[in-house]
Amino acid sequence: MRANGLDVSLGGVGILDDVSLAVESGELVGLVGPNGAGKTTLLRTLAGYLTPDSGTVRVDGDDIHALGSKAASRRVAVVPQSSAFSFDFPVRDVVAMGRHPHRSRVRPGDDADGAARVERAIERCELAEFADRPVTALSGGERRRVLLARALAQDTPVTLLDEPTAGLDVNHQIRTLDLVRGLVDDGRRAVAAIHDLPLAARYCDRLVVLSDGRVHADGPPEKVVTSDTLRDAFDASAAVGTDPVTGTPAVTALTHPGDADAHVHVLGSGDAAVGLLEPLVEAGYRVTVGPVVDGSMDHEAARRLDCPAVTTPPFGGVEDDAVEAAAARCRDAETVVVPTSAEDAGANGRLASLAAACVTVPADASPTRIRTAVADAIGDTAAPAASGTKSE
Ligand SMILES: Nc1ncnc2c1ncn2[C@@H]1O[C@H](COP(=O)(O)OP(=O)(O)OP(=O)(O)O)[C@@H](O)[C@H]1O
Repeated sequence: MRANGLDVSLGGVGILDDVSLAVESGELVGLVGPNGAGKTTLLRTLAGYLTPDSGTVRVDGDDIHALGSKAASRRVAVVPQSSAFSFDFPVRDVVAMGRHPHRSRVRPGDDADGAARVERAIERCELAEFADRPVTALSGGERRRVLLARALAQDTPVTLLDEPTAGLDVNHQIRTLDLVRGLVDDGRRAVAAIHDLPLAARYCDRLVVLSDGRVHADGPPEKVVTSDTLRDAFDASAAVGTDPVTGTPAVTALTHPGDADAHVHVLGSGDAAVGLLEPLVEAGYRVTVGPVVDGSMDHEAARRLDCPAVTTPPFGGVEDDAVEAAAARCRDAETVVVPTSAEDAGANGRLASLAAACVTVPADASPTRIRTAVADAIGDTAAPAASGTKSE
C-alpha cells in the first residue's frame, strides 16, 4: 500500500497535509500521535472512505478511490474505533458480513469456503462461546473482538485498525496485537492507530508519528520514540528508556516538567536514591546519580530517566575509580542530595562535603518535599551568606 501526498479537508478545514506512507508486505505500521492529529482521518482515507483533495492511495497498483466499494473491500479491511452496534444480529452473522465483498449475486458459489473462514475468525478471536448471542449483548471489549473477527473473515491483503486495543483488558490487548502480528507475519500488511506508545513500539515494525495533520517522524520504534519526538509532536515531557523484559522503548510521562537548570547529584544507590530521581528530573534539574552497581535496577532506572550514572562493578565494594567519578560529580553539582539511608555510609559523608551544598532527604519524602528541599539548598548557595550544608 502506498499513499502519496495526501491532502484531506473536512468541513472546509484542512486536516491532512501532504501525508505519504508506504506499507510493505509483512509489515505492521503503528500510527501514533496526539488527539486530533488526523489518525482516524488518515485511516479512513487509506480505506477509500474519504476522498483526498489531492494525492493517491494505491493497493497492489490500483488507486483505491477508483475501485468500486466491493473491490476496495476485497483489498482493505477496517477495524473501526467505535464498536457501537445499532442492530442486534448474532455475533456469527456480524462476522459473516466480512465475507460480503467476496459474494457474488450472479455466482453464489464463489465464496465456497466463506463459512469456514467465518468460523476460523470466530475461533481466533475467542468468540466461540458468544457466536449465537446478539452482538448488542456483549461487553465493549468483546464487541471490539467481533469487529476484529469481521476484518479477519474479510481476508484482505491490507488491514487498517483504529485503536484496536482501546477498552481491552491487558490480556486481550496482547492477544489482539499477537493476532495482528500473526497476520502480517503471514505476509499481509497492517496499519494500526495505537495510543499506547510502549505497546505500539513493542509490536510494530515501524511507527509513523502524525502531528497536526503532517508526518512528524517515520521509522523503527527505537528511532522514533524519543523524548525529543514526544516533546515536539505530543508537547509532552517524558523519559524514554528500554523495557528490561521486551527490550523495546519504555516511556515514563513526567507530570511536572520544570525549568530548574541546576546540576543535582543524587549520592547513593538503592530504592531510596531511585525514588529521588523522577521528582528532580520532572523539576528540570540535570540529575546524575551514583555510585550504583553496573546493570542493577537502580542503574536501569537512571537510564530510563536519562540520568548519567557513576557505576561500580557488582561484588567487591565500590571501586576507587567510581569514588573518584562520584567526587567529580559532587564537585560539579550545585547541590548533592543524600537519601537518609545513605547518609552514614562512610564515603558518602566525605563525598557530600565536596559539594557546594548538600541536602539530606528522607526516603519516603513526597515529590514536592524533595523538590522544595533541593530548591532551598540551591537557593542558599546562590545567596551571599550561603552556609553550604543543610539538612531537612
Ligand atoms: N467532519 C469533520 N468536520 C470537521 N473537522 C473534523 C471532522 N472530523 C474530524 N475533524 C477534525 O479533524 C481533526 C483530526 O481528527 P481525527 O479523528 O482524524 O484525529 P485522531 O488523530 O484520530 O484523534 P484521536 O486520537 O483523538 O482519535 C480533529 O481536529 C477533528 O476535530
